[in-house]
Amino acid sequence: MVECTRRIEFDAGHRVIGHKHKCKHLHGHRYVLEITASSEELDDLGMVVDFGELKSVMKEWIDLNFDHNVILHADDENLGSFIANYTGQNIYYLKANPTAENIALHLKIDIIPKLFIKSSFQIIKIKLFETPNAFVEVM
Ligand SMILES: Nc1nc2c(c(=O)[nH]1)N=C([C@H](O)[C@H](O)COP(=O)(O)OP(=O)(O)OP(=O)(O)O)CN2
Repeated sequence: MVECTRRIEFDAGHRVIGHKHKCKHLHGHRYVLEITASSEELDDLGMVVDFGELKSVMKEWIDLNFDHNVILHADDENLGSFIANYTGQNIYYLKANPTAENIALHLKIDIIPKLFIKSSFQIIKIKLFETPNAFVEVM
């Protein structure tokens, strides 16, 4: 088996409802997403998947939904509506708190399978850095 990983960066705001310290406040991160594909065999060019394809497919979705946006818990709709009314942006809501864990799980379970449905490779892992020092992995 061979693995192939592409790194994609984006900026987003969030807050963690119920957090006892500073993360309850609305704040932003330069998130770093690493998406890893694997396959038993390489294609005719000698690739698991072209790094460019991983980037373009994933980045198109990220740019439309997460980049320069705010990711909130669906329970945080009052805040989301206030921001949306003021800025006109389309707030991205999760069913759970927008922790790094929940954002990564949402991408791996709900989004990525649809984006790469016809592919010859599998997305086996994603790693999401919320800060340069803190990250989660979903296999
Ligand atoms: N398991 C998790 N813990 C925390 C999350 C999370 O998503 N999953 N999120 C936060 C906050 O959003 C916070 O912004 C990041 O945490 P922290 O490492 O405390 O951030 P710092 O700015 O202090 O990082 P430095 O590298 O020290 O500047 C909290 N916990």
